[in-house]
Amino acid sequence: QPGRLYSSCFAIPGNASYDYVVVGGGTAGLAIAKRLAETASVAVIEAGGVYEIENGNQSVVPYFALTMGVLSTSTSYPRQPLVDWDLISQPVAGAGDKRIHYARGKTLGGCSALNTMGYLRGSVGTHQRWADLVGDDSYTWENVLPYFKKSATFTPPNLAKRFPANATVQFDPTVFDNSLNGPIQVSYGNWIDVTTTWLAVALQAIGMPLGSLGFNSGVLSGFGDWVTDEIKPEDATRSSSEAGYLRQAIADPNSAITVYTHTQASKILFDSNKTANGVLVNTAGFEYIISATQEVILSAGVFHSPQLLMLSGIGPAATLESFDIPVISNMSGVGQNLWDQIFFDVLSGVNLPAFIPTPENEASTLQSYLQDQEGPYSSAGGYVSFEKIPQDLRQNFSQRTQDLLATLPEDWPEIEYIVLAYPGANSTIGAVSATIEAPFSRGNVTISSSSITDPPVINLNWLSDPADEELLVAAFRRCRQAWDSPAIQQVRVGPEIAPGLATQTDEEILAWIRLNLGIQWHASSSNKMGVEGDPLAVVDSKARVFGVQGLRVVDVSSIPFSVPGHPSGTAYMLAEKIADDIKNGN
Ligand SMILES: Cc1cc2nc3c(=O)[nH]c(=O)nc-3n(C[C@H](O)[C@H](O)[C@H](O)COP(=O)(O)OP(=O)(O)OC[C@H]3O[C@@H](n4cnc5c(N)ncnc54)[C@H](O)[C@@H]3O)c2cc1C
Repeated sequence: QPGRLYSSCFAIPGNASYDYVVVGGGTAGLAIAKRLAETASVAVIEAGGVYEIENGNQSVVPYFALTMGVLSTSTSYPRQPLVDWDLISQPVAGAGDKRIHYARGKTLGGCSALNTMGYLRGSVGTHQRWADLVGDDSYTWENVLPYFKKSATFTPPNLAKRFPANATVQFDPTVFDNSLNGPIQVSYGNWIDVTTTWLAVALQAIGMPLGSLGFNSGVLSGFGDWVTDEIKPEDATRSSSEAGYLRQAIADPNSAITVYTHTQASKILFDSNKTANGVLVNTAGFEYIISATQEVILSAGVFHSPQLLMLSGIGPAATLESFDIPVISNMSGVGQNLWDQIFFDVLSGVNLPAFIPTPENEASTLQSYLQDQEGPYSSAGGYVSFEKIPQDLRQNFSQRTQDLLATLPEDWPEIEYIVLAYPGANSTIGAVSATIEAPFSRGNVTISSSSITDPPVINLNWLSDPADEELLVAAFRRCRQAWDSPAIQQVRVGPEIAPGLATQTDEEILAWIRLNLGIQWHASSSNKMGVEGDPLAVVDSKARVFGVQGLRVVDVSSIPFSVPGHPSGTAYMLAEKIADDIKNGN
């Protein structure tokens, strides 16, 4: 069957009408658009362009996912306005009043074009919690697994290319089904940093053995493994929603997808019955309307989806009225319930080589990447483990913290440990980092005006709940235990680099953590999915916005909590699932 010209799927600006209008051509947006366009006409409104053109090799080559300058959280980060939204948070009181540059993809593919490519799924218990919270059994592990399978194609590791000892990979191929031709390629990097193999052994030595299933089978806690990555194995380049879903749609002559690039939605439009029937958009100063005869699907991400709801009259009435925005639906939960998984690194020197691109090695590194799809450029890192904090450390937790942790499902890990290496001035620097997987602090997203040209106001509120302080201090002590493990003393050199051994008491550790907090860029849940009557709930279990018709929110903002692990796999699952709901008339 003949294909189509790539260009025939891109729109010329101007008023037009489609069955469905998807706002945001990001991770979830392109996935749901591709599926809906199999049977209906679909417009995708995306504020950015094509990252392969507008971000050079940075978003394409896996290695750069770890080194891209624009991913700095400092307010003096190197800007890349063609692919990043330039969002700066409000000062974070729990982190020394720092403002955080929170990278968000402004490009086809959205954050799937900037992220670190790790592909992991939540646990059986977290999906049961999701089903319970939204009163819908279609979210149990067993019922979402077909949608995870539909979104991804799995390629086992290429052991001939990964080499080092201690890099054994365990995985469970039965949780993928390649006959479905899932658009996201899930595979492994073809290079392993030798320091991470040693740090993996250290994590195993302190009680997180190598698991046998990987992180895609509904189990996460109590073990470690090499992570699966969103990498295309044939050329070792990034598999984003653009490279996967959009390109599949474009190659399908029957797909009725039309993409508006460099086009920003400024408002969702409603008829007199509060039914969404279009979107006001702007391309380079030219304003027009894209109408929807069926539904509008908001997929603008964790910060911009709540912003667009509020600018369109859906949100806390007091906020809307303060900016003279007519209230269509007074919903106190819009922009609330922001979860964020914060982390820190404990650093020490190691007597092992680290890769750093230099004029001397550039030619050979590039050659092995381009010719054989291997070497440092083919990899975006590697090894992680998850656990509940062990008894000897958790017995010091306050009763309140213990009670809060007891509300989590048995298999919901509390901490994720990630190991990495950096070239240092005197030796390679190894990092053992810890991320809270069940943060209890909640942030929020709001607006500062009635205009889309003003960015959303982001209050991260990290460490506003004391339980997070206790968890981070305990996780810090676990990172030190890993570094002190006899298993790695032969490669460790010099005293701890950061924070250094002067930092010992809980108070000293916490003070240091506050000033050195980082992000996994996993912010989530600012438009919580839930049941009607929950003051925080914004959408129901079919992602339909309460109080209006014809409008859904399908992105990480509508997931009811931060799924333990990493969210992009779940974003694809949700998009597949809601597309199916829509096609089935729900
Ligand atoms: C640096 C980084 C590293 C990460 N690492 C990982 C990882 O290793 N593994 C993992 O699973 N997750 C990771 N994440 C998180 C994960 O990528 C995101 O949670 C997920 O991709 C978000 O998907 P989304 O569909 O909710 O939003 P997005 O992918 O952000 O999509 C939203 C889209 O909407 C567009 N948009 C917004 N407003 C408008 C508007 N008004 N008009 C038109 N378009 C608009 C945006 O430009 C964007 O394309 C990382 C994220 C980042 C930034």
